[in-house]
Amino acid sequence: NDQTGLYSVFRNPWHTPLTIFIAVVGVIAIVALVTVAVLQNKPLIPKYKYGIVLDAGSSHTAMYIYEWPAEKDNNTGRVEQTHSCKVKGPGISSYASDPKKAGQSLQVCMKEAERFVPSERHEETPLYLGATAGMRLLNIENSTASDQVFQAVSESLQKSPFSFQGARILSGQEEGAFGWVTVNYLDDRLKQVCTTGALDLGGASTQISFVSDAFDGSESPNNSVNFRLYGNDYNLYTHSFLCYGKDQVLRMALSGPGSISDPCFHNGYSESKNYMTLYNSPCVSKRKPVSSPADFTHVGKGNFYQCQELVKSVFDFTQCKYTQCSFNGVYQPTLQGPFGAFSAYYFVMNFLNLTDTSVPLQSVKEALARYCSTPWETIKKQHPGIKLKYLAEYCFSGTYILTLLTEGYNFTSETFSKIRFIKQIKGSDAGWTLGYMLNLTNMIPAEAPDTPLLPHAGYVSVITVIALVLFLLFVLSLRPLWPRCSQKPQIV
Ligand SMILES: O=c1[nH]cnc2c1ncn2[C@@H]1O[C@H](COP(=O)(O)OP(=O)(O)O)[C@@H](O)[C@H]1O
Ligand SMILES: [Ca+2]
Repeated sequence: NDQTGLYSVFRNPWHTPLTIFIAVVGVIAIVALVTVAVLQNKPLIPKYKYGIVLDAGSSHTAMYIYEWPAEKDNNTGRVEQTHSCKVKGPGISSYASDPKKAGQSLQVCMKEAERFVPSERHEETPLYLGATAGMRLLNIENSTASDQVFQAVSESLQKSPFSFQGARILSGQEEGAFGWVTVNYLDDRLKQVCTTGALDLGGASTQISFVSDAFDGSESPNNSVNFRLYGNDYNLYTHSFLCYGKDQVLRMALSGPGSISDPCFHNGYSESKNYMTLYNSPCVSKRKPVSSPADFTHVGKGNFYQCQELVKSVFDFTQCKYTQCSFNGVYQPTLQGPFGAFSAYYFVMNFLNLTDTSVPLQSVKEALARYCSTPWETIKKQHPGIKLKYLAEYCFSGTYILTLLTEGYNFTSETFSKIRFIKQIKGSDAGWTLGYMLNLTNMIPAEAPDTPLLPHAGYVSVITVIALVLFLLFVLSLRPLWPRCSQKPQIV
Protein backbone atom coordinates (compact mmCIF):
# COMPACT_ATOMS: atom_id res chain seq x y z
CA ASN A 1 0.00 0.00 0.00
CA ASP A 2 2.91 2.28 -0.16
CA GLN A 3 1.56 5.39 -1.91
CA THR A 4 4.86 6.63 -3.01
CA GLY A 5 7.91 5.17 -4.72
CA LEU A 6 7.83 2.27 -7.16
CA TYR A 7 4.18 1.35 -6.34
CA SER A 8 2.93 4.79 -7.34
CA VAL A 9 4.79 4.42 -10.57
CA PHE A 10 2.88 1.29 -11.47
CA ARG A 11 -0.40 2.56 -10.11
CA ASN A 12 -0.80 5.25 -12.71
CA PRO A 13 -2.07 3.61 -15.92
CA TRP A 14 0.47 5.74 -17.70
CA HIS A 15 3.26 4.12 -15.76
CA THR A 16 3.18 0.88 -17.70
CA PRO A 17 6.32 -1.19 -18.43
CA LEU A 18 6.19 0.50 -21.86
CA THR A 19 6.93 3.87 -20.37
CA ILE A 20 9.74 2.36 -18.35
CA PHE A 21 11.10 0.82 -21.56
CA ILE A 22 10.85 4.11 -23.39
CA ALA A 23 12.53 5.90 -20.53
CA VAL A 24 15.38 3.43 -20.41
CA VAL A 25 15.93 3.48 -24.19
CA GLY A 26 15.66 7.24 -24.27
CA VAL A 27 18.21 7.63 -21.52
CA ILE A 28 20.59 5.09 -23.13
CA ALA A 29 20.31 6.89 -26.45
CA ILE A 30 21.10 10.21 -24.84
CA VAL A 31 24.03 8.77 -22.92
CA ALA A 32 25.30 7.14 -26.12
CA LEU A 33 24.84 10.37 -27.97
CA VAL A 34 26.72 12.41 -25.45
CA THR A 35 29.50 9.83 -25.42
CA VAL A 36 29.77 9.91 -29.23
CA ALA A 37 29.73 13.67 -29.25
CA VAL A 38 32.42 13.87 -26.60
CA LEU A 39 34.58 11.25 -28.28
CA GLN A 40 34.03 12.84 -31.68
CA ASN A 41 35.02 16.25 -30.50
CA LYS A 42 37.93 15.03 -28.46
CA PRO A 43 40.89 16.30 -30.50
CA LEU A 44 42.38 12.88 -31.38
CA ILE A 45 46.06 13.19 -32.20
CA PRO A 46 45.82 13.49 -35.98
CA LYS A 47 47.25 10.34 -37.45
CA TYR A 48 48.64 10.97 -40.91
CA LYS A 49 50.28 8.85 -43.56
CA TYR A 50 52.88 10.21 -45.94
CA GLY A 51 54.28 9.80 -49.44
CA ILE A 52 57.39 11.37 -51.01
CA VAL A 53 57.98 12.11 -54.70
CA LEU A 54 61.17 13.54 -56.23
CA ASP A 55 60.60 15.44 -59.49
CA ALA A 56 63.92 15.09 -61.38
CA GLY A 57 63.40 17.78 -64.01
CA SER A 58 65.84 18.87 -66.74
CA SER A 59 66.80 22.05 -64.86
CA HIS A 60 66.41 21.00 -61.21
CA THR A 61 65.09 18.37 -58.84
CA ALA A 62 62.34 19.10 -56.30
CA MET A 63 61.07 16.91 -53.46
CA TYR A 64 57.39 16.91 -52.42
CA ILE A 65 56.01 15.36 -49.21
CA TYR A 66 52.30 14.49 -49.24
CA GLU A 67 50.14 13.60 -46.25
CA TRP A 68 46.63 12.27 -45.73
CA PRO A 69 44.53 11.27 -42.69
CA ALA A 70 45.44 7.68 -41.77
CA GLU A 71 41.90 6.69 -40.80
CA LYS A 72 40.80 7.68 -44.29
CA ASP A 73 43.42 5.51 -45.93
CA ASN A 74 40.63 3.89 -47.90
CA ASN A 75 41.14 6.59 -50.57
CA THR A 76 38.46 8.95 -49.35
CA GLY A 77 40.81 11.32 -47.55
CA ARG A 78 42.26 14.42 -49.14
CA VAL A 79 45.93 14.06 -49.95
CA GLU A 80 47.73 17.36 -49.51
CA GLN A 81 51.28 18.61 -50.04
CA THR A 82 52.74 19.28 -46.63
CA HIS A 83 56.34 20.18 -47.54
CA SER A 84 58.64 20.72 -50.51
CA CYS A 85 62.41 21.00 -50.87
CA LYS A 86 64.29 22.33 -53.89
CA VAL A 87 67.47 20.31 -54.47
CA LYS A 88 70.53 22.56 -54.88
CA GLY A 89 72.24 22.35 -58.23
CA PRO A 90 71.15 21.35 -61.74
CA GLY A 91 68.93 18.47 -62.86
CA ILE A 92 70.31 14.92 -62.43
CA SER A 93 70.96 14.62 -66.19
CA SER A 94 73.72 17.23 -65.76
CA TYR A 95 75.74 14.72 -63.68
CA ALA A 96 76.25 12.37 -66.64
CA SER A 97 80.03 12.72 -66.32
CA ASP A 98 79.99 12.21 -62.55
CA PRO A 99 76.86 10.14 -61.66
CA LYS A 100 77.78 9.79 -57.97
CA LYS A 101 77.16 13.50 -57.53
CA ALA A 102 73.58 13.02 -58.76
CA GLY A 103 72.92 10.77 -55.75
CA GLN A 104 74.77 13.04 -53.33
CA SER A 105 72.82 16.09 -54.50
CA LEU A 106 69.59 14.57 -53.10
CA GLN A 107 70.89 14.01 -49.57
CA VAL A 108 70.07 17.42 -48.08
CA CYS A 109 66.39 17.23 -49.04
CA MET A 110 66.18 13.59 -47.96
CA LYS A 111 67.51 14.52 -44.50
CA GLU A 112 64.89 17.26 -44.37
CA ALA A 113 62.21 14.65 -45.18
CA GLU A 114 63.44 12.47 -42.29
CA ARG A 115 62.87 15.37 -39.94
CA PHE A 116 59.51 16.18 -41.45
CA VAL A 117 57.89 12.75 -41.53
CA PRO A 118 57.32 11.32 -38.00
CA SER A 119 59.92 8.59 -37.46
CA GLU A 120 57.28 5.97 -36.65
CA ARG A 121 55.99 6.47 -40.19
CA HIS A 122 59.36 6.33 -41.99
CA GLU A 123 59.49 2.70 -43.06
CA GLU A 124 55.93 2.63 -44.40
CA THR A 125 56.28 5.92 -46.33
CA PRO A 126 56.64 5.25 -50.09
CA LEU A 127 59.44 7.20 -51.84
CA TYR A 128 59.45 7.65 -55.63
CA LEU A 129 61.79 9.43 -58.04
CA GLY A 130 60.43 10.30 -61.48
CA ALA A 131 62.68 11.85 -64.13
CA THR A 132 61.36 13.81 -67.09
CA ALA A 133 62.69 15.26 -70.33
CA GLY A 134 66.23 15.99 -69.19
CA MET A 135 66.81 12.28 -68.63
CA ARG A 136 64.85 11.37 -71.76
CA LEU A 137 67.37 13.40 -73.77
CA LEU A 138 70.36 11.95 -71.89
CA ASN A 139 68.96 8.47 -72.51
CA ILE A 140 68.80 9.22 -76.25
CA GLU A 141 72.32 10.65 -76.29
CA ASN A 142 74.06 8.22 -73.96
CA SER A 143 71.94 5.47 -72.40
CA THR A 144 74.93 4.15 -70.41
CA ALA A 145 75.36 7.47 -68.69
CA SER A 146 71.61 7.60 -68.07
CA ASP A 147 71.68 4.15 -66.44
CA GLN A 148 74.66 5.16 -64.28
CA VAL A 149 72.85 8.26 -63.08
CA PHE A 150 69.81 6.16 -62.09
CA GLN A 151 72.10 3.62 -60.41
CA ALA A 152 73.72 6.36 -58.32
CA VAL A 153 70.40 7.99 -57.50
CA SER A 154 68.83 4.68 -56.47
CA GLU A 155 71.77 3.79 -54.20
CA SER A 156 71.47 7.16 -52.55
CA LEU A 157 67.72 6.89 -51.99
CA GLN A 158 67.94 3.30 -50.72
CA LYS A 159 69.98 4.65 -47.80
CA SER A 160 66.98 6.67 -46.64
CA PRO A 161 64.67 5.12 -44.00
CA PHE A 162 61.68 5.38 -46.34
CA SER A 163 60.17 2.67 -48.50
CA PHE A 164 62.03 3.39 -51.78
CA GLN A 165 59.84 2.33 -54.71
CA GLY A 166 62.30 3.02 -57.53
CA ALA A 167 63.68 5.75 -59.82
CA ARG A 168 62.57 5.84 -63.45
CA ILE A 169 61.97 8.02 -66.48
CA LEU A 170 58.33 8.98 -66.95
CA SER A 171 57.04 8.82 -70.51
CA GLY A 172 55.82 12.13 -71.89
CA GLN A 173 52.33 10.66 -71.88
CA GLU A 174 52.56 9.86 -68.15
CA GLU A 175 53.93 13.32 -67.41
CA GLY A 176 51.02 14.95 -69.23
CA ALA A 177 48.33 12.64 -67.85
CA PHE A 178 49.46 12.83 -64.22
CA GLY A 179 49.69 16.61 -64.42
CA TRP A 180 46.03 16.53 -65.49
CA VAL A 181 45.13 14.18 -62.60
CA THR A 182 46.84 16.50 -60.09
CA VAL A 183 45.05 19.63 -61.30
CA ASN A 184 41.62 17.96 -61.33
CA TYR A 185 42.14 16.11 -58.02
CA LEU A 186 43.13 19.32 -56.24
CA ASP A 187 40.33 21.25 -57.91
CA ASP A 188 37.78 18.55 -56.88
CA ARG A 189 36.78 18.08 -60.49
CA LEU A 190 37.18 14.30 -60.60
CA LYS A 191 33.64 13.89 -59.28
CA GLN A 192 32.27 16.13 -61.99
CA VAL A 193 32.08 15.83 -65.73
CA CYS A 194 33.63 19.19 -66.55
CA THR A 195 37.38 18.94 -66.01
CA THR A 196 40.32 21.33 -66.32
CA GLY A 197 42.96 20.91 -69.03
CA ALA A 198 46.64 20.88 -67.97
CA LEU A 199 49.45 22.87 -69.61
CA ASP A 200 52.95 22.09 -68.32
CA LEU A 201 56.05 23.94 -69.57
CA GLY A 202 59.42 22.56 -68.54
CA GLY A 203 62.95 23.24 -69.70
CA ALA A 204 63.22 20.32 -72.10
CA SER A 205 59.61 19.36 -72.89
CA THR A 206 56.10 20.75 -72.73
CA GLN A 207 52.80 18.88 -72.23
CA ILE A 208 49.17 19.59 -73.09
CA SER A 209 46.36 17.38 -71.72
CA PHE A 210 42.61 17.88 -71.82
CA VAL A 211 39.31 16.02 -72.19
CA SER A 212 37.66 16.77 -75.53
CA ASP A 213 34.19 15.50 -76.48
CA ALA A 214 35.41 15.47 -80.07
CA PHE A 215 38.23 13.06 -79.22
CA ASP A 216 37.65 9.33 -78.88
CA GLY A 217 41.26 8.33 -79.41
CA SER A 218 40.57 6.57 -82.70
CA GLU A 219 42.38 9.11 -84.87
CA SER A 220 45.57 9.11 -82.81
CA PRO A 221 45.67 6.29 -80.20
CA ASN A 222 49.10 7.42 -78.96
CA ASN A 223 47.54 10.61 -77.72
CA SER A 224 44.78 8.86 -75.81
CA VAL A 225 44.83 7.95 -72.11
CA ASN A 226 41.73 6.41 -70.49
CA PHE A 227 41.02 6.89 -66.81
CA ARG A 228 38.14 5.54 -64.72
CA LEU A 229 38.15 7.65 -61.57
CA TYR A 230 35.45 7.86 -58.91
CA GLY A 231 33.08 6.08 -61.26
CA ASN A 232 33.67 8.51 -64.15
CA ASP A 233 35.32 7.52 -67.44
CA TYR A 234 37.70 10.09 -68.89
CA ASN A 235 39.17 9.83 -72.36
CA LEU A 236 42.09 12.19 -72.11
CA TYR A 237 43.97 13.74 -75.03
CA THR A 238 47.62 14.27 -74.11
CA HIS A 239 50.83 15.08 -75.92
CA SER A 240 54.36 15.80 -74.74
CA PHE A 241 56.61 17.73 -77.13
CA LEU A 242 60.19 16.67 -76.45
CA CYS A 243 62.65 19.55 -77.10
CA TYR A 244 59.86 22.12 -76.72
CA GLY A 245 60.65 23.00 -73.12
CA LYS A 246 61.75 26.62 -73.03
CA ASP A 247 65.49 25.95 -72.52
CA GLN A 248 65.76 23.64 -75.52
CA VAL A 249 63.70 25.96 -77.73
CA LEU A 250 66.10 28.78 -76.79
CA ARG A 251 68.97 26.64 -78.05
CA MET A 252 67.08 25.90 -81.27
CA ALA A 253 66.33 29.61 -81.77
CA LEU A 254 69.97 30.52 -81.10
CA SER A 255 71.24 27.88 -83.48
CA GLY A 256 69.11 29.28 -86.27
CA PRO A 257 70.35 31.76 -88.90
CA GLY A 258 71.21 35.24 -87.64
CA SER A 259 71.31 34.07 -84.07
CA ILE A 260 74.13 36.44 -83.35
CA SER A 261 71.98 39.58 -83.04
CA ASP A 262 68.96 38.23 -81.27
CA PRO A 263 65.55 40.06 -81.21
CA CYS A 264 64.50 37.95 -78.19
CA PHE A 265 67.13 39.57 -75.97
CA HIS A 266 67.22 43.15 -74.77
CA ASN A 267 69.15 45.93 -76.45
CA GLY A 268 72.53 46.23 -74.79
CA TYR A 269 72.65 42.54 -73.83
CA SER A 270 75.94 40.99 -74.96
CA GLU A 271 77.33 37.68 -73.71
CA SER A 272 79.99 35.46 -75.21
CA LYS A 273 78.70 31.90 -75.45
CA ASN A 274 80.18 28.56 -76.35
CA TYR A 275 78.78 26.68 -79.33
CA MET A 276 79.72 23.36 -77.71
CA THR A 277 77.36 24.03 -74.80
CA LEU A 278 74.71 25.24 -77.19
CA TYR A 279 74.85 22.18 -79.42
CA ASN A 280 75.32 19.40 -76.86
CA SER A 281 71.69 18.39 -76.99
CA PRO A 282 69.87 15.98 -79.31
CA CYS A 283 67.37 18.82 -79.85
CA VAL A 284 69.85 20.97 -81.76
CA SER A 285 72.66 18.66 -82.79
CA LYS A 286 71.23 18.30 -86.30
CA ARG A 287 71.21 22.10 -86.62
CA LYS A 288 74.90 22.30 -85.82
CA PRO A 289 76.68 24.15 -88.66
CA VAL A 290 79.52 22.14 -90.20
CA SER A 291 82.18 24.59 -89.24
CA SER A 292 81.32 26.78 -86.30
CA PRO A 293 83.74 28.84 -84.21
CA ALA A 294 84.14 27.70 -80.59
CA ASP A 295 82.58 30.85 -79.20
CA PHE A 296 80.20 33.51 -80.38
CA THR A 297 78.91 36.76 -78.91
CA HIS A 298 75.21 36.71 -78.26
CA VAL A 299 73.96 40.28 -78.81
CA GLY A 300 70.38 41.45 -78.05
CA LYS A 301 68.34 43.79 -80.21
CA GLY A 302 65.01 43.54 -78.32
CA ASN A 303 62.10 43.29 -80.75
CA PHE A 304 59.04 41.22 -79.74
CA TYR A 305 57.57 40.92 -83.25
CA GLN A 306 60.88 39.83 -84.81
CA CYS A 307 61.37 37.49 -81.83
CA GLN A 308 57.95 35.97 -82.52
CA GLU A 309 59.03 35.30 -86.12
CA LEU A 310 62.27 33.71 -84.90
CA VAL A 311 60.37 31.53 -82.40
CA LYS A 312 57.83 30.50 -85.05
CA SER A 313 60.74 29.11 -87.09
CA VAL A 314 61.15 26.24 -84.58
CA PHE A 315 57.59 25.01 -85.33
CA ASP A 316 56.61 23.04 -88.41
CA PHE A 317 53.07 23.94 -89.47
CA THR A 318 53.21 22.34 -92.90
CA GLN A 319 52.71 18.61 -92.32
CA CYS A 320 49.50 17.16 -90.86
CA LYS A 321 48.11 13.78 -91.83
CA TYR A 322 45.14 14.07 -89.42
CA THR A 323 41.94 16.08 -89.56
CA GLN A 324 43.68 18.77 -87.50
CA CYS A 325 47.07 19.29 -85.88
CA SER A 326 48.79 21.52 -83.38
CA PHE A 327 52.32 21.56 -84.87
CA ASN A 328 55.06 19.21 -86.16
CA GLY A 329 52.31 16.98 -87.58
CA VAL A 330 50.88 16.17 -84.13
CA TYR A 331 47.13 15.53 -83.94
CA GLN A 332 45.21 17.79 -81.56
CA PRO A 333 41.41 17.89 -81.12
CA THR A 334 39.65 21.21 -80.69
CA LEU A 335 40.51 22.84 -77.38
CA GLN A 336 37.84 22.41 -74.70
CA GLY A 337 37.20 23.71 -71.20
CA PRO A 338 39.30 25.78 -68.81
CA PHE A 339 43.05 25.15 -68.53
CA GLY A 340 45.58 25.36 -65.71
CA ALA A 341 49.07 26.37 -66.93
CA PHE A 342 51.86 25.66 -64.45
CA SER A 343 55.63 25.27 -63.91
CA ALA A 344 57.53 27.59 -66.27
CA TYR A 345 54.24 28.97 -67.67
CA TYR A 346 53.63 30.36 -64.20
CA PHE A 347 57.23 31.37 -63.37
CA VAL A 348 57.51 33.42 -66.58
CA MET A 349 54.04 34.98 -66.79
CA ASN A 350 54.08 35.77 -63.07
CA PHE A 351 57.40 37.60 -63.42
CA LEU A 352 56.08 39.52 -66.45
CA ASN A 353 52.91 40.33 -64.50
CA LEU A 354 50.85 38.80 -67.31
CA THR A 355 48.94 36.12 -65.38
CA ASP A 356 45.66 38.05 -65.57
CA THR A 357 43.98 36.38 -68.55
CA SER A 358 40.96 38.65 -68.33
CA VAL A 359 43.27 41.10 -70.13
CA PRO A 360 42.72 40.79 -73.90
CA LEU A 361 45.40 38.74 -75.63
CA GLN A 362 46.31 41.68 -77.86
CA SER A 363 47.06 43.82 -74.79
CA VAL A 364 49.19 41.01 -73.36
CA LYS A 365 51.23 40.99 -76.57
CA GLU A 366 51.63 44.77 -76.48
CA ALA A 367 52.78 44.65 -72.85
CA LEU A 368 55.35 42.01 -73.75
CA ALA A 369 56.51 44.03 -76.75
CA ARG A 370 57.14 46.99 -74.43
CA TYR A 371 59.05 44.77 -72.01
CA CYS A 372 61.22 43.28 -74.79
CA SER A 373 62.12 46.70 -76.15
CA THR A 374 63.34 47.88 -72.72
CA PRO A 375 67.13 48.20 -72.72
CA TRP A 376 69.06 45.55 -70.75
CA GLU A 377 70.61 48.12 -68.37
CA THR A 378 67.13 49.34 -67.40
CA ILE A 379 65.86 45.78 -66.94
CA LYS A 380 68.73 44.98 -64.57
CA LYS A 381 68.08 48.14 -62.55
CA GLN A 382 64.34 47.36 -62.34
CA HIS A 383 64.91 43.78 -61.10
CA PRO A 384 68.01 43.80 -58.89
CA GLY A 385 67.12 40.59 -57.04
CA ILE A 386 66.43 38.34 -60.01
CA LYS A 387 68.99 35.74 -61.15
CA LEU A 388 70.58 37.16 -64.31
CA LYS A 389 70.22 33.81 -66.11
CA TYR A 390 66.44 33.98 -65.71
CA LEU A 391 66.24 37.78 -66.11
CA ALA A 392 67.93 37.77 -69.52
CA GLU A 393 65.48 35.16 -70.86
CA TYR A 394 62.06 36.45 -69.78
CA CYS A 395 61.46 38.32 -73.03
CA PHE A 396 62.28 35.17 -75.02
CA SER A 397 60.32 32.89 -72.65
CA GLY A 398 57.24 35.14 -72.65
CA THR A 399 57.31 35.35 -76.44
CA TYR A 400 57.75 31.59 -76.69
CA ILE A 401 54.79 30.99 -74.35
CA LEU A 402 52.46 33.26 -76.34
CA THR A 403 53.62 31.76 -79.65
CA LEU A 404 53.27 28.18 -78.34
CA LEU A 405 49.76 28.84 -77.02
CA THR A 406 48.39 30.79 -79.98
CA GLU A 407 50.28 29.51 -83.05
CA GLY A 408 51.11 26.07 -81.63
CA TYR A 409 47.98 25.02 -79.75
CA ASN A 410 45.61 27.44 -81.56
CA PHE A 411 44.37 29.28 -78.47
CA THR A 412 42.42 32.31 -79.67
CA SER A 413 41.85 35.55 -77.77
CA GLU A 414 38.60 33.94 -76.56
CA THR A 415 39.99 30.58 -75.38
CA PHE A 416 43.17 32.25 -74.03
CA SER A 417 40.97 33.87 -71.38
CA LYS A 418 40.08 30.36 -70.09
CA ILE A 419 43.71 29.71 -69.09
CA ARG A 420 44.71 30.19 -65.44
CA PHE A 421 48.44 30.51 -64.76
CA ILE A 422 48.86 28.62 -61.47
CA LYS A 423 51.65 27.61 -59.15
CA GLN A 424 49.57 25.80 -56.53
CA ILE A 425 46.00 24.70 -55.93
CA LYS A 426 44.91 24.73 -52.27
CA GLY A 427 48.51 24.75 -51.11
CA SER A 428 49.77 21.90 -53.32
CA ASP A 429 52.03 22.52 -56.32
CA ALA A 430 50.48 21.88 -59.73
CA GLY A 431 52.56 19.28 -61.53
CA TRP A 432 52.74 15.56 -62.34
CA THR A 433 54.09 14.40 -58.94
CA LEU A 434 50.83 14.25 -56.92
CA GLY A 435 48.97 12.48 -59.73
CA TYR A 436 51.87 10.05 -60.05
CA MET A 437 51.78 9.15 -56.36
CA LEU A 438 47.96 8.93 -56.22
CA ASN A 439 48.08 6.50 -59.11
CA LEU A 440 50.87 4.31 -57.70
CA THR A 441 49.28 4.16 -54.24
CA ASN A 442 45.81 3.51 -55.72
CA MET A 443 44.38 6.43 -53.82
CA ILE A 444 41.92 7.40 -56.52
CA PRO A 445 39.40 4.57 -56.72
CA ALA A 446 37.93 3.64 -60.08
CA GLU A 447 34.48 3.52 -58.46
CA ALA A 448 32.99 6.24 -56.33
CA PRO A 449 33.57 5.37 -52.65
CA ASP A 450 30.12 4.37 -51.27
CA THR A 451 29.15 7.67 -49.81
CA PRO A 452 27.30 6.99 -46.51
CA LEU A 453 23.58 7.67 -46.86
CA LEU A 454 24.00 10.28 -44.24
CA PRO A 455 27.14 12.15 -43.47
CA HIS A 456 28.46 11.28 -40.02
CA ALA A 457 26.84 14.34 -38.58
CA GLY A 458 23.60 13.10 -40.11
CA TYR A 459 23.74 9.91 -38.08
CA VAL A 460 24.33 11.90 -34.94
CA SER A 461 21.36 14.16 -35.60
CA VAL A 462 19.08 11.19 -36.41
CA ILE A 463 20.03 9.59 -33.06
CA THR A 464 19.45 12.92 -31.37
CA VAL A 465 15.95 13.19 -32.78
CA ILE A 466 15.07 9.59 -31.81
CA ALA A 467 16.46 10.06 -28.34
CA LEU A 468 14.63 13.31 -27.82
CA VAL A 469 11.32 11.91 -29.12
CA LEU A 470 11.66 8.89 -26.83
CA PHE A 471 12.56 11.05 -23.90
CA LEU A 472 9.70 13.43 -24.68
CA LEU A 473 7.33 10.45 -24.84
CA PHE A 474 8.62 9.29 -21.47
CA VAL A 475 8.21 12.70 -19.91
CA LEU A 476 4.79 13.12 -21.42
CA SER A 477 3.84 9.60 -20.36
CA LEU A 478 4.27 10.76 -16.82
CA ARG A 479 1.30 13.13 -17.32
CA PRO A 480 -1.80 12.23 -19.27
CA LEU A 481 -1.65 14.02 -22.58
CA TRP A 482 -5.05 15.40 -22.21
CA PRO A 483 -6.43 15.64 -18.67
CA ARG A 484 -9.57 13.60 -18.52
CA CYS A 485 -12.06 16.29 -18.59
CA SER A 486 -13.96 14.44 -15.74
CA GLN A 487 -10.88 14.09 -13.58
CA LYS A 488 -10.39 16.85 -11.03
CA PRO A 489 -6.68 17.76 -10.75
CA GLN A 490 -5.27 15.55 -8.00
CA ILE A 491 -3.25 17.30 -5.43
CA VAL A 492 -0.35 14.89 -4.79
O1 LIG B 1 61.94 31.24 -61.01
C1 LIG B 1 62.01 30.88 -62.16
N1 LIG B 1 61.95 31.78 -63.17
C2 LIG B 1 62.02 31.40 -64.48
N2 LIG B 1 62.10 30.11 -64.87
C3 LIG B 1 62.16 29.18 -63.89
C4 LIG B 1 62.11 29.49 -62.52
N3 LIG B 1 62.18 28.32 -61.83
C5 LIG B 1 62.27 27.32 -62.74
N4 LIG B 1 62.25 27.86 -63.96
C6 LIG B 1 62.31 27.17 -65.24
O2 LIG B 1 61.22 26.28 -65.30
C7 LIG B 1 61.61 25.16 -66.08
C8 LIG B 1 61.41 23.91 -65.24
O3 LIG B 1 61.65 22.88 -66.08
P1 LIG B 1 61.92 21.40 -65.51
O4 LIG B 1 63.20 21.39 -64.73
O5 LIG B 1 60.68 20.92 -64.82
O6 LIG B 1 62.19 20.63 -66.86
P2 LIG B 1 61.41 19.42 -67.56
O7 LIG B 1 60.00 19.42 -67.01
O8 LIG B 1 61.47 19.72 -69.02
O9 LIG B 1 62.18 18.19 -67.18
C9 LIG B 1 63.07 25.37 -66.47
O10 LIG B 1 63.13 25.97 -67.74
C10 LIG B 1 63.55 26.33 -65.42
O11 LIG B 1 64.61 27.14 -65.90
CA1 LIG C 1 58.87 19.63 -65.14
